[in-house]
Amino acid sequence: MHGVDDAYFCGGSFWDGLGDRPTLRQIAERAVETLRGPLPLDEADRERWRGRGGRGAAQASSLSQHRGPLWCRLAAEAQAAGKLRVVDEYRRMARCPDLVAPAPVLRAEWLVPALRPLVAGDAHAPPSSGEALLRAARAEPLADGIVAFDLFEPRFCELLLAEADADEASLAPHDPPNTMNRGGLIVNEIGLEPLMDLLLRRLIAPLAAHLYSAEPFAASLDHHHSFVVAYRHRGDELDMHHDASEATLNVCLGREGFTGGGLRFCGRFGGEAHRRNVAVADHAVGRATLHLGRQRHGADDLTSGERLNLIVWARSSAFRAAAAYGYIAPDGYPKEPEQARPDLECLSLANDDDYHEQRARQAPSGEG
Ligand SMILES: O=C(O)CCC(=O)C(=O)O
Ligand SMILES: [Fe+2]
Repeated sequence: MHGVDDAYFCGGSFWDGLGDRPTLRQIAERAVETLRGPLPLDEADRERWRGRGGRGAAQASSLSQHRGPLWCRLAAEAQAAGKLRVVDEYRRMARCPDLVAPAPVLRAEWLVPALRPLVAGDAHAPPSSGEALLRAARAEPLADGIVAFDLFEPRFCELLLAEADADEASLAPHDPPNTMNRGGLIVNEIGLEPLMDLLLRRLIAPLAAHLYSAEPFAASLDHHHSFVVAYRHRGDELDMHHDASEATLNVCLGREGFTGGGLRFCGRFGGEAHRRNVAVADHAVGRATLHLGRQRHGADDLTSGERLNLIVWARSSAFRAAAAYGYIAPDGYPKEPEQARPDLECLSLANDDDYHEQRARQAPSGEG
């Protein structure tokens, strides 16, 4: 269940049998069943939580001592309190307190000169229009709805990497950034959520309102899951997928000198050309790419060095609630039948049931 439970609050068996896209009603019914019954974490779940060594692991093991209908509420409270404590501790030891301030300012010197007048500021400064932002940034259109532009100065990328490195070097347990990437960290957990809120409000939301004006969520992006992904070994790559977001901002932080690891785009989830090649964005330090969450993408092999990117999965509560209650179709539905043979680069081992069949069909010795 990619994206529904980013905090890994529920054990894996909570989602068993609920399928790919459970409705809110199904989730609520499962929650009621769970609350009525014994503690739903089975031994396998507990192992999963412990093995991941994440920030939720302590709650999971203490939970395993209790049974009864209140466990869910207590666990939620324990988890929220635990997270606040971590953020609080992190704020005290941050290398750059400005990055993790509760009421931060997007400082002009962190941004490329062209965007400073439009993006720098605090939460009270009125956001600029998406059109003005695109023009000022001289955004490069890579394909329909996919743009790339220089955003951060190298100094800002270094500051952010220094926080990520310090967190990694600390003894604090880490949750992986999402269900696909193991390397990296959730920046909201180390005090960066207010700064990411600002980035959402002053940059991502106005750009999305302009670029995706026909989408039902265009004007209502209001929260995010933000993380750093790290690719460290030659051959590290990321399988083709679409994000648990309405729109995604992906910014390369470094480290200067890596090669490979391009961001490859295919069609949109639910569309007839979903698995057709569309574009490749080459990552460069400080450069951002903005795309729809349902735009299929993946990362090519890293050929040398180390690559870390900041990813902001921007979401709309209004859109998600309307889709969950059945007032509008969830993103990418209804699915259109695929018209053309998929491109090999756009196949996903994890997400495509016909992955092996397609590869065999398109192998050089096959009928092609
Ligand atoms: O590695 C990248 O640039 C892409 C990462 C990504 O798509 C994701 O984490 O959702
Ligand atoms: Fe992604």
